[in-house]
Amino acid sequence: MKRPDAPCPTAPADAIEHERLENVRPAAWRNPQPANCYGLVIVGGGTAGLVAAHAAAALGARVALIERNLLGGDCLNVGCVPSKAILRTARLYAEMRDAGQYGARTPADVRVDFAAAMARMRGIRARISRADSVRRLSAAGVDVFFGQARFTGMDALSADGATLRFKKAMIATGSRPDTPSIPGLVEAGFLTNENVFDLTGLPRRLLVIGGGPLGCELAQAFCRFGAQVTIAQHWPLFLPREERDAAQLLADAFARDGIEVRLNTRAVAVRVEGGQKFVDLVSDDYHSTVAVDAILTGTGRVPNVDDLNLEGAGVDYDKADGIRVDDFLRTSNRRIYAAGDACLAHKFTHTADASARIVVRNALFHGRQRMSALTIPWCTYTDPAIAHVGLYVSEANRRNIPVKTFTIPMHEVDRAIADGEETGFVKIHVKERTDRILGATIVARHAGDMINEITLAMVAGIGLRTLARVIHAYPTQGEAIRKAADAYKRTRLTPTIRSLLRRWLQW
Ligand SMILES: Cc1cc2nc3c(=O)[nH]c(=O)nc-3n(C[C@H](O)[C@H](O)[C@H](O)COP(=O)(O)OP(=O)(O)OC[C@H]3O[C@@H](n4cnc5c(N)ncnc54)[C@H](O)[C@@H]3O)c2cc1C
Ligand SMILES: NC(=O)c1ccc[n+]([C@@H]2O[C@H](COP(=O)([O-])OP(=O)(O)OC[C@H]3O[C@@H](n4cnc5c(N)ncnc54)[C@H](O)[C@@H]3O)[C@@H](O)[C@H]2O)c1
Repeated sequence: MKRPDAPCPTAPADAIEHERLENVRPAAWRNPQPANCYGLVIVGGGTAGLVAAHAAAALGARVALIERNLLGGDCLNVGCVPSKAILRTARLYAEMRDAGQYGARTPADVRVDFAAAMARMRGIRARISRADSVRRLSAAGVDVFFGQARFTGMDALSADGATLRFKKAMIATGSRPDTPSIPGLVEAGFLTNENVFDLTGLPRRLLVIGGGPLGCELAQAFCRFGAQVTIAQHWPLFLPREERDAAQLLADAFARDGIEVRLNTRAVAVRVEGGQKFVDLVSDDYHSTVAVDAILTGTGRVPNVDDLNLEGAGVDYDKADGIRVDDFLRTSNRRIYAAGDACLAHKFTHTADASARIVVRNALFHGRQRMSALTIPWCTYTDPAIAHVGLYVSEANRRNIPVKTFTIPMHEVDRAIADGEETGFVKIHVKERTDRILGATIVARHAGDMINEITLAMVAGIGLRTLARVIHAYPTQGEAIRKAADAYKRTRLTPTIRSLLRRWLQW
């Protein structure tokens, strides 16, 4: 898909949108005169590009950043920020409808104001855009160029007619939505993360194709806004990477919300008749057709490696996997590094951020920081949310690592009971006969916050024995982690120790 050099259209063009665009692509911006040679030129002004630019400039490097569209990239403009903002409003509607469960009365007339929810989202996005603004970058001493970047050799790039020479460069061009090859889909028109946040009216019936994090989060949000949502996922469970019981809890939650769940299902054809979109679905031998007003695809990402003349710069890449990098994030051209979605399998904002920091150290200071040394958590912000860090049991089994798992259901955690948020569990895997944490999965309303404690423990080499000694404020849902650690401690009570203790206490 050819990308425009001009910023994507956004709707509606109101004062709030104007504020965001003035931050991330000011209308009156003029590209500066390039320096003779930059210490670091960064291609792409998403999370990875911005983090690297600020870090390198703060350390005193001469830095240029080239962005063809909007600073802030996917996360700010069409990803994390707008999705999390609308998820919050959607949750509020779900809670209003379930008010009876909280000892409150459901308001007589819960009418969803979708336009207001989207306006709130745009306000939040505009506010957060200040942190990603061209003003901040310039104030930090970064030369910002808007335009499509293209390598013109092993140590030079062009953008908007200017040539930028570099000692080191970083490719942080991100990724774009994959378009599934379903006959009739393109002709019928469909939504992706690039235009769904421009909606001002709620589609009455929505088909979501793809049950990864994007499809799951947005299917639940649109359902809670009152759309009749069907979600088709071609694996037997949502979030196929996650533990089966976690994914099953999510499927159950979707069914409770009223989402029509179609697992093991592929969309095979789309046609438009009488203004409606008819989508043929196939699940094993079962064929069916759904009639909808809109289709949203969330079927994965394609790295942005086109139109960069990577061949001319001697940078190896793969159209599906992106820029090829080694563990130090170096490409096949020793002057050029890559970070973020353009080169990583884990496509998250926090990995874009962490990889950009590694590039700054390795490229500018001959550092030897390895990407493989990072411990990377992630979270899908459905309700309940599903977070994970480290090894899955299946991975540990494949690697012949013996595992012992400690599981605490959220319905045994006082705060979760008080909050009416009992769905889920904390599951911590340790290496058998040790307290060394190998990984964890948390399914809970606040799983994304809770997983950080496990990640900290893993990075710092803190085992379950120590976590059992950490006082957790009562009542918090995070206590589930201490309970799992207590369960570990109880396994240390061997029959001999037990009988010694009994004798001591009877004395
Ligand atoms: C709907 C959605 C929700 C998400 N939610 C989360 C979440 O909750 N948590 C999370 O961690 N992650 C989330 N993500 C993933 C996250 O948005 C990405 O992993 C992150 O934005 C990647 O950052 P990046 O800097 O690598 O790339 P991007 O943000 O894609 O930035 C790349 C930039 O490079 C520019 N560019 C590309 N080619 C060129 C070129 N030739 N010349 C100049 N500029 C160029 C692009 O215009 C873009 O601005 C979500 C993604 C989506 C789609
Ligand atoms: N909370 C978060 O961190 C968050 C939220 C949203 C998106 N993201 C990121 O954005 C990226 C995109 O997410 P995504 O969910 O689009 O990608 P994904 O690859 O994670 O999931 C896509 C899913 O769609 C399914 N699928 C593919 N083609 C299909 C078809 N024709 N019919 C039915 N199902 C099909 C796949 O089986 C897969 O489960 C990911 O890299 C993700 O990390 C992250």
